[in-house]
Amino acid sequence: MKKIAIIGSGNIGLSLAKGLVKTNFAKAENIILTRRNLAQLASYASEGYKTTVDNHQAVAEADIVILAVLPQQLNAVLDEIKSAIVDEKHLIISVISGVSCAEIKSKLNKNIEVIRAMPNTAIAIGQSMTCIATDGASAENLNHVTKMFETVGLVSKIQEDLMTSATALCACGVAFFLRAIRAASQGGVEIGFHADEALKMAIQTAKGTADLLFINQTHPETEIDKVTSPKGCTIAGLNEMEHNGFSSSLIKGIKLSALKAGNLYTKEG
Ligand SMILES: NC(=O)C1=CN([C@@H]2O[C@H](COP(=O)(O)OP(=O)(O)OC[C@H]3O[C@@H](n4cnc5c(N)ncnc54)[C@H](OP(=O)(O)O)[C@@H]3O)[C@@H](O)[C@H]2O)C=CC1
Ligand SMILES: O=C(O)[C@@H]1CCC=N1
Repeated sequence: MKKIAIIGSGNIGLSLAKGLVKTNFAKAENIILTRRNLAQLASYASEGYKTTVDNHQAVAEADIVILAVLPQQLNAVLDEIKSAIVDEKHLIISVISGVSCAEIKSKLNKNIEVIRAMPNTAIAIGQSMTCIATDGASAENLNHVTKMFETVGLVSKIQEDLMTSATALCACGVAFFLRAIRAASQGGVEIGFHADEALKMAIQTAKGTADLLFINQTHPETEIDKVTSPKGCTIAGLNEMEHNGFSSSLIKGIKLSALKAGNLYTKEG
């Protein structure tokens, strides 16, 4: 079984590790987690993961290296691991927003294969929407990475220049939908439910709605037409939301996130 080093085990790195173990793609003992504040990984060490602050050693021991630090932390990490990377042995997967495969290869000064993946935090429960792109990795490596992310959700292969858009729509998207659920539950409290009931109702309504589209393979407007009775209360509420910029605000937010995602990394670090 291939050994995986996750360099930068924070929110997404740990979500990925959990997902891979939960779905039996990897065993905890074959995953090396790194971060500078090792104490934060104590519970993972007790579950069988290897944990270390030594990125160089982690890379030397691994076959697959997953880069999961913040864009502004990347250059220091690449300097640290550069000499441990062996062209023919290692496959690099980067989940870092806004950094191209070419930039990583150039900073490492190696002829190494780099595949970018943009998962979201639902990867921890095997429900990620992950976009994958590369600028010339072998079909074998691309298939391997696709299979790896397919064990923890859906995968779309996209052109690399769309990776920042994928970041906004799929990775940031989790926060956007969560805020929508939270807002719905707040509305529910105003109209008479206790907060916990309102949240439970909003969550199940959102889940059922997503499944309607997924299972029926229908367009959202087709399902909306089924809810909006003539002269009814749904269309009244929906139109009020639109008058206040509901769709427009989502679209504008996604555009701004995509713009920001493309500007998170500077070559200087
Ligand atoms: N969060 C998300 O939903 C998603 C994030 N991403 C991308 O993933 C990356 C990480 O994001 P996120 O998980 O949110 O951020 P976090 O800050 O939660 O994780 C980054 C981790 O990197 C560690 N780290 C920093 N410097 C080093 C170093 N030199 N060596 C080892 N570890 C280091 C930090 O821990 P310590 O300070 O202890 O070293 C921290 O735990 C970003 O580039 C982001 O764009 C992509 C998709 C989704
Ligand atoms: O907010 C961020 O920058 C990261 C990238 C996508 C999700 N979280």
